[in-house]
Amino acid sequence: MSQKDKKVVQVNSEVGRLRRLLVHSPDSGLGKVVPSKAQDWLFEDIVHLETMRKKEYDYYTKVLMYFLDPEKIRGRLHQIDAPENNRDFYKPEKPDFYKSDKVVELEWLLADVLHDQEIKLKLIASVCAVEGCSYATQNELLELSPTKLSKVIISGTIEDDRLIFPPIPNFIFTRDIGIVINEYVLLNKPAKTARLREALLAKYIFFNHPLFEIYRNNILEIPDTAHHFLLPRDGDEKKVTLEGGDVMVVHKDHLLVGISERTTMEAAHQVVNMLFERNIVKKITIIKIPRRRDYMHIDTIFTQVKRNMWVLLGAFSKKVIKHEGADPIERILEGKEKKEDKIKIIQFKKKDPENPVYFDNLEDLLTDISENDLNCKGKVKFIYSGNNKFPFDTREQWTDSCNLLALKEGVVLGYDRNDKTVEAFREAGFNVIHVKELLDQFEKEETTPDELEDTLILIPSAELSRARGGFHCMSMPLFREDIE
Ligand SMILES: NC(=[NH2+])NCCC[C@H](N)C(=O)O
Repeated sequence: MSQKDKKVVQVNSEVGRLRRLLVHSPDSGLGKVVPSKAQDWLFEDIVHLETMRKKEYDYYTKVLMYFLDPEKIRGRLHQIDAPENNRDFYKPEKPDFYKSDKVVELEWLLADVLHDQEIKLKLIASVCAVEGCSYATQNELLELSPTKLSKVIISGTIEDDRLIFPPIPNFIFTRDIGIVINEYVLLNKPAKTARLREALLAKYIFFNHPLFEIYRNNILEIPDTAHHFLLPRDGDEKKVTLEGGDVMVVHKDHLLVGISERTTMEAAHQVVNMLFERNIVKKITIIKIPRRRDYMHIDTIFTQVKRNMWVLLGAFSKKVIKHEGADPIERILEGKEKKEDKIKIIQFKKKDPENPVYFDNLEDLLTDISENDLNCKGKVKFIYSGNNKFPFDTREQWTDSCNLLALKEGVVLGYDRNDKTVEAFREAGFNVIHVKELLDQFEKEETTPDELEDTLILIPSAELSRARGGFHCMSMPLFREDIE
């Protein structure tokens, strides 16, 4: 790694040019999800792995590589994707794997960490404890090479397709394992059992991989306090769980934390205390959204596109909240707005925590961020899921129309299936391009990532969207350039 790349971790916005991120491409465990377990494992359906990889996720990898580590891919696409190469470029265990320290694959990092015998022993013991493995299985794992072991621990499958513990199919959603806040990494505490092993692996990687060596003192964990494990099982509200989809750094001094199906009030409280105490940010806004599967994290209802532009679900907009009530379906069924369907927004400042500020809808908060944190002068623009038309608004939110990943200001990745949302982007003057066509243009040197402006890049999504997350969820940014 060159001198200029020394700084590995720094994120102080949602839209600064992305230079480094953590990802995990769909492993064989996703192909082992059975219908009876799909819901427990947080998938809406079973997926076709080959299609998901070849026709969908591989495009994501290629576009990320073109933006973040182009030397490894430019002019080589034809060769990389030639059938005789068996997709080896995308497989962490193969010598031809893309091995990028910009588009960083978790399975690859885990294998690195497992070269240390002590860590290997500790991690095998922990995984076996979490998954309740037999002593014989534990011994079998000890025999594996680091690369094999990394693969087995992630997929849950040992050779001959033998399942030894459940897969962790949601590991592709790297957003939810931790979040970079300025030069700190906040590790998560998953709400769902199906995601516990992910958090364990993330902990071992951040505390042991040489890439993060100079940041060890900057890793933040939610403290272990006695009272949460003393609570009765159904004391859900007080449980301490936090997932990265609920945390957004919108400015170096300002953090958003969602309280949702996955992140509890108690965890948000601890984050506020910890970050204020250590002077990591000056302002934290808590956004409480309904506890529902379809809104599992705040990044499922809004994400940022540019300094002065956001995409969001209209159910939480000014107009709806003032005049109509939240969800149209519930309005029809019950004839009235349900109290818990409301969004609540409260903002704390470190210097004056006793006097929080309240916002009664999302647009007011997002406008405030654009104008006051990010100094935007012009009008703040909103793109609504499904172009704000029922039933497309809720349909497209369900397939992640609001969950976009900004590669740089104004250049975002989204699913190809959200037609009305795409239409809204076009109406707002955006260029909309399919990833295949864009990669062709890159290869022919007709355009470059630097030249792109105001563009929505569409990636195929028939299989990926069944996993219930978009590209914001499928990314854990490690480094973004400053936008100011
Ligand atoms: N940041 C996000 N919105 N992540 C989406 C995670 C989706 C995953 N299937 C789950 O239910 O946990």
